[in-house]
Amino acid sequence: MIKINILIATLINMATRLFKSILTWSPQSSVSRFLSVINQPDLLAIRKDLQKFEGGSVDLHTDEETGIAVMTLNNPEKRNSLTGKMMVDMADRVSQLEKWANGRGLIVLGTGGHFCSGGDLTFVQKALHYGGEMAAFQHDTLTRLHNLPLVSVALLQGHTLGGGAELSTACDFRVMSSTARIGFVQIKMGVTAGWGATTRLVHLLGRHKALGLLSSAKVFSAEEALGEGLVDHILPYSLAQSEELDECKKWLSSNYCAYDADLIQGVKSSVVYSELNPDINTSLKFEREVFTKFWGGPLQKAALAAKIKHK
Ligand SMILES: CCC(=O)SCCNC(=O)CCNC(=O)[C@H](O)C(C)(C)COP(=O)(O)OP(=O)(O)OC[C@H]1O[C@@H](n2cnc3c(N)ncnc32)[C@H](O)[C@@H]1OP(=O)(O)O
Repeated sequence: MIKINILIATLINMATRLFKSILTWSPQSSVSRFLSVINQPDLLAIRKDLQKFEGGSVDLHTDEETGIAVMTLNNPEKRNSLTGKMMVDMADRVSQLEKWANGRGLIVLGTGGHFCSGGDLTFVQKALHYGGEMAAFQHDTLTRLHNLPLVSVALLQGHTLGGGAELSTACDFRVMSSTARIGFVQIKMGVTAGWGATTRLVHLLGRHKALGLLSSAKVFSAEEALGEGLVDHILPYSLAQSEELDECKKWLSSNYCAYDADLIQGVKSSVVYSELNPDINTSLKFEREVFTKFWGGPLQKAALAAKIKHK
């Protein structure tokens, strides 16, 4: 009987997903109402300029079966530092992820054993007149990344410096190789954080720790970063670097992506909406909207039928 209930629930769930695109509510469309901080014509013009600073790529692989996507920074000769072209690539990959109906999670990592050493200094040298535009573009992309209805993890291997450290704060969680290092070294390079890290660090760790990280330029070991609350998990020392992505996928899947994609997207969108909306009544209204989509639905019925014990 329980098996039949689960089968019926699964079929109804599949049908619901099929019609999801024509339903009026979707987590991303509801949250994106808050994201039009920077106007689109400006972003299009900046994108054209950034595109001219070539080198590297940002690639995306989505796995429909697990619901886990992997976004890879690809500029290993320069420790995956970001060129203008890579910034545009990343914006496009985030747009792809915003439309991914079956997604649960996202892992961001770099190729060649390093996460990201910040802005590509060759690009930075040529774009010294262009800071405001570049920051606006990165703010748009990394805010959209931060607010994706997926649980996101930055897998920090090797060095994560400057803009790379900023990128890591746009993910929900940070998993670190035992030998990796992370530092907000911008101040040492004569600038302040410009890709959103100040704002996100204050939310994440509070003003005291944010100020410490950003004003010291200290480069932290994995243990130190864990102590600061900057990272959430350190991978076992015994793992080869090539095994770390699989281990990170396991960590993400078993901890935060074990349930139905719609539920995970509902949870993440509610959290983002609440963070963005200071008015408690509006935030509670959104929570109710999400909640009532699931209440009495096939997932809840299947869970009730299974007589689950939470021991
Ligand atoms: C937007 C604001 C910001 O992001 S401020 C932060 C800017 N980033 C930096 O200042 C990083 C400077 N680089 C470093 O500290 C080191 O290269 C790090 C990342 C620690 C890696 O050291 P290590 O593993 O010994 O390699 P290496 O120094 O030999 O570097 C290998 C090649 O990569 C290059 N590289 C590295 N980082 C960048 C970067 N951000 N932009 C451009 N190129 C970079 C190095 O120059 C080196 O190139 P080459 O082999 O000498 O041709």
